[in-house]
Amino acid sequence: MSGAFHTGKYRNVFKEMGYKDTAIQEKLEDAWKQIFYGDEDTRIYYPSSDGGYLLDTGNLDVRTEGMSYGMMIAVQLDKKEEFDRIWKWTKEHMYMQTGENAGYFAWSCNPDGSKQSFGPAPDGEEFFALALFFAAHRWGDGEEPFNYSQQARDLLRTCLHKGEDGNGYSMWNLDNKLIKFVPNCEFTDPSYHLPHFYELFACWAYPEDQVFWKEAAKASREYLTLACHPETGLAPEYAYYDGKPNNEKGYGHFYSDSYRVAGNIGLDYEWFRGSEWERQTANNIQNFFAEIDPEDYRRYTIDGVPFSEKSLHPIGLIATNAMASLAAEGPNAKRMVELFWNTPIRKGDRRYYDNCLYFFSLLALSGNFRIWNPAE
Ligand SMILES: O[C@@H]1[C@@H](O)[C@H](O[C@@H]2CO[C@@H](O[C@@H]3CO[C@@H](O)[C@H](O)[C@H]3O)[C@H](O)[C@H]2O)OC[C@H]1O
Repeated sequence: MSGAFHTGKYRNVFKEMGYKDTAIQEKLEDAWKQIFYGDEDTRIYYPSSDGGYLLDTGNLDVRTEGMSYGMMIAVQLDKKEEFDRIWKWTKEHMYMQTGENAGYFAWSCNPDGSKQSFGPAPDGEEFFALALFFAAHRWGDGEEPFNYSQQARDLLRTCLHKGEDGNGYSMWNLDNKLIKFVPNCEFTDPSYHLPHFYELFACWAYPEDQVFWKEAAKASREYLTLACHPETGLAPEYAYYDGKPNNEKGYGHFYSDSYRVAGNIGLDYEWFRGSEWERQTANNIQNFFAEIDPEDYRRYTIDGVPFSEKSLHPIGLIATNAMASLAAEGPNAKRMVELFWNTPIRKGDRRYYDNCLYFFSLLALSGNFRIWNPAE
């Protein structure tokens, strides 16, 4: 792989901690069975005549976030049927052919396929692109829309070049190289910053876009050092380009979106040894939560002051804090993994977001969240 240092190693943190191979495998298989094919209290995946979708069970809609997460989980586990079903549904119903956002995907649809919004959410696009590259490398390209690598390259081209003809906006700010919250705004969401993805886009995007992606990886790593609080490590949901929380609409605190930052830091450290700052920040986040009973997780200011409001997704938070152990080395690294290991998947209405994060953490901590290179 050119242009990026890749560790090439995938730690099995569960195994390092003494859990048996068979128990780890069972946990993975059980998560797949329950989350994709379980009963109405656990499943979030629904095959349909036009493919298959993941339902945000809390909001009763289908989000590009969930669809792209489902594809990433499926490709990691070699589940081509589910991957193809989700991608087919996505292309058929979520893709926008016209308007200011043509070439992007509608971030929220109804389960019947009708669009709830005609705007995209860039975290979906970046996950789609990497999941598609991995699919191309694992299974080979097929007929459209399963010509995965071309779909990924075209999508990334749209993300950067949209608006050059005067219609619409790019998903990244082309000057500072930071991902936007939505294309037509100039602030960001720290949990959207995935430098470890951009390193790979720098290898596999169209040649004219590769330098941008390399610079974006650097910019996002630097950005996260501004957005995460220096002592707690906590990031707000939305933030300005200088890293300061954007609380214009109440999203300037540590809450649902923010949880992903810890997991992202863990995976960047695992894949690319992003930076020593990542190690320190993973330690800081884990130290902060080590003092708090998971039953009492809340919304926090990024300097750690709790609100009365409880966390909406405590299991997701347990999962991402554990995933940070790929980078952390402090006294709480094992404790967070142990807590996660002993936490069952979430049941009930709000299970979608928690269980997506749960699945990512399970993959990452068992050495199964891998870079799939060409011809592997
Ligand atoms: O205003 C929308 C904006 O809301 C949208 O963002 C997507 C939805 O929110 C994010 O994740 C949610 C975290 O909280 C959980 O309770 C939800 O179930 C999750 O979906 C998600 O990352 C975003 O893609 O983006 C488009 C904007 O117009």
